[in-house]
Amino acid sequence: MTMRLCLSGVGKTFTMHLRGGVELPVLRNVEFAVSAGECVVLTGPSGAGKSTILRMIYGNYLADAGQILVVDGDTIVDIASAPPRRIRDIRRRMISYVSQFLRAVPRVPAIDVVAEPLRERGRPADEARDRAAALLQRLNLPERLWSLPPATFSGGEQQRVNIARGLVSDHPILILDEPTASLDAANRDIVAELIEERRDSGAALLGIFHDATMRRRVATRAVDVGAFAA
Ligand SMILES: Nc1ncnc2c1ncn2[C@@H]1O[C@H](COP(=O)(O)OP(=O)(O)OP(=O)(O)O)[C@@H](O)[C@H]1O
Repeated sequence: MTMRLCLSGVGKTFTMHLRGGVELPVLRNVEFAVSAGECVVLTGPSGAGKSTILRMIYGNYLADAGQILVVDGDTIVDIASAPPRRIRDIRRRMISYVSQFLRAVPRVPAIDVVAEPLRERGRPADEARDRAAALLQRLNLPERLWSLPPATFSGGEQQRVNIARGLVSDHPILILDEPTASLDAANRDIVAELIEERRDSGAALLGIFHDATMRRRVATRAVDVGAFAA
């Protein structure tokens, strides 16, 4: 199995600058790896630091100890110490991140929100839109919504746009932060199917799924974040 992602000795303490610099230790010595074809799920109690781990991998939060290695062919990049330009490059080429909520740019139609990651990777506009349309179709987003900006969509509709955006490109690493929280059972089932397809075609997946059925279906292994409590 090809290793894609490897965390070792990772720690995170939040400093509350607006509370007189109070320190909130959350994680210490986080150790695990994710290989191609795996779907590793993070488990553990609320507040354990599951989302924090995903955000550190994507470079939204800075790890204050350890290494977060992303294996990019023959090159290995440490996200915990890479300069912002390198992190942006790794994101564009290597990592797709589906957050809990869609952060849509105002006035951009849903189909273009979904197609954007492909455009960023240099794919032609037509191809990007075709792939976006195919995914939105599969996720049952009514076609009349495709040309509208998602800002006024329902929670579940926005979440499906968000998932489509995360799955449209074939990035080797896919990070999922509760992607199905506001979906009904039928749509959850479709998302599970899409995730399984990505996993089985060799992507390395790491996610948080509060829904136990979903977890059982997609996970190849679980990592208990409670074991890394600071
Ligand atoms: N930006 C931040 N500033 C300060 N504290 C933060 C910040 N982000 C997270 N925390 C704290 O870190 C801890 C871990 O939060 P995190 O969201 O990673 O937990 P989680 O395991 O994903 O929880 P849940 O299952 O409830 O979503 C919490 O106590 C949270 O308050």
